[in-house]
Amino acid sequence: MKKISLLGSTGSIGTQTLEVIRKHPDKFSLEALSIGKNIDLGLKQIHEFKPKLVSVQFKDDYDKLLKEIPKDVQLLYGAEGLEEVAANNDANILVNAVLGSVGLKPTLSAIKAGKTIAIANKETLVTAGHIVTSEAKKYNVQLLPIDSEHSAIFQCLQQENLVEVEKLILTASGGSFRDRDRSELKDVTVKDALNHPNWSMGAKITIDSATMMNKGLEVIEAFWLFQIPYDKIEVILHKESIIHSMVEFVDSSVIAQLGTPDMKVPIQYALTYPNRIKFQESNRLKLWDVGKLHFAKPSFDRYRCLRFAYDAGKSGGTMPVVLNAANEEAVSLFLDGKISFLQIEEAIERALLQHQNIISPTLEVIQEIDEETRKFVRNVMVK
Ligand SMILES: NC(=O)C1=CN([C@@H]2O[C@H](COP(=O)(O)OP(=O)(O)OC[C@H]3O[C@@H](n4cnc5c(N)ncnc54)[C@H](OP(=O)(O)O)[C@@H]3O)[C@@H](O)[C@H]2O)C=CC1
Ligand SMILES: CC(=O)[C@@H](O)[C@H](O)COP(=O)(O)O
Ligand SMILES: [Mn+2]
Repeated sequence: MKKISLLGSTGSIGTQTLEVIRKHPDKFSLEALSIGKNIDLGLKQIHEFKPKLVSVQFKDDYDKLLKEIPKDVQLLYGAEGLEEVAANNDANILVNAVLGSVGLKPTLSAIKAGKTIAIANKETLVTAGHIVTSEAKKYNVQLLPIDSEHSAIFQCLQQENLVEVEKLILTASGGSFRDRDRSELKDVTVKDALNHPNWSMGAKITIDSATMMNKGLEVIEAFWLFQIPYDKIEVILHKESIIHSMVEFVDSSVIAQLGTPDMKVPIQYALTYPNRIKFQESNRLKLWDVGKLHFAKPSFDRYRCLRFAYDAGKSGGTMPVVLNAANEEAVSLFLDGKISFLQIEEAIERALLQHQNIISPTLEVIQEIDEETRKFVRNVMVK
């Protein structure tokens, strides 16, 4: 029996993780979960899965929920609550499906507590990949990718030797505006941007797909997870999202992982690794129905965020912290209708240009720069 704690149970990855757990009550139990603001859904989850420990984002919701949950459920809130759910309970695996760099400290606490980390929360690795990977090594803890591309690469690399890898090839759908050129992006709406062609995901990552920042963050995520230089990490446009990613080896062979776009597959793989169990859904890949697969080289001029991410990743230090924090803040402003779509990349570029890089930042420095960058973006972008 795998005992799971889940950060971000009310989100897209969180609810799909619960679907996987629900289908296999003999294999998984849910020890602890964290909710953000969606208390109504969180309450239903508490009644269904009966976790021993729950955390909510805000004190007000804590006060409300305290009256409605069974007495034997321990309830916490805020940053401390997230860390307790991540680390301080009987779970042996943490699924980190919370959104944004708020996931960093709980991940580090879970590593110190010796939990296996199934990680969807890419912002954590982008922001502090050097700390997360070195702590995981120190505490002999495994980091299992949930992000579909990284799960694909991880699967392609089973039984393989990293020194024989020529390059990692991350596939990118191109996002909601892939058929438009830059001149057609000026007045796009939030509703248009949230219309991803292949995946149903949370709002922030859907916007990241449209700017291609998602792929940029994934390049940095791949750098840390697979410890491979940036010039060996390539991005290819593949509009069907059927090939989830590929690995080219030194002998020129390419191994790919394919499937219908369904995040429950990589979630289940991370939860059952190193084994596989039957996937209880009917939507299996039928390549004759798909017919054709398409590929193209992405342009760094069309997708400027992809260039920013490669540059920030290669510079290292606090540049990826700034990249991520500026992006989180700018996407949030866009979703709130305060800036336009193209101003997302403007905000990120301005934040990166004004920053003096700090090499090998500590956790404290990372948190300081993260906060400073968010303030900078709010100040310069919202008059
Ligand atoms: N969705 C997908 O298919 C994929 C997602 N990912 C990554 O997984 C992570 C989660 O994405 P996704 O599920 O789409 O996001 P969602 O926005 O759907 O869910 C985010 C979850 O985090 C909670 N949350 C948000 N902010 C806070 C906070 N400050 N404190 C505590 N809890 C918080 C939300 O709570 P509430 O809703 O209750 O407010 C929710 O449970 C991201 O890092 C994303 O990049 C990676 C690959 C695919
Ligand atoms: C499902 C998943 O892993 C997302 O990160 C997905 O890859 C987004 O699609 P694109 O970034 O390729 O548009
Ligand atoms: Mn992905």
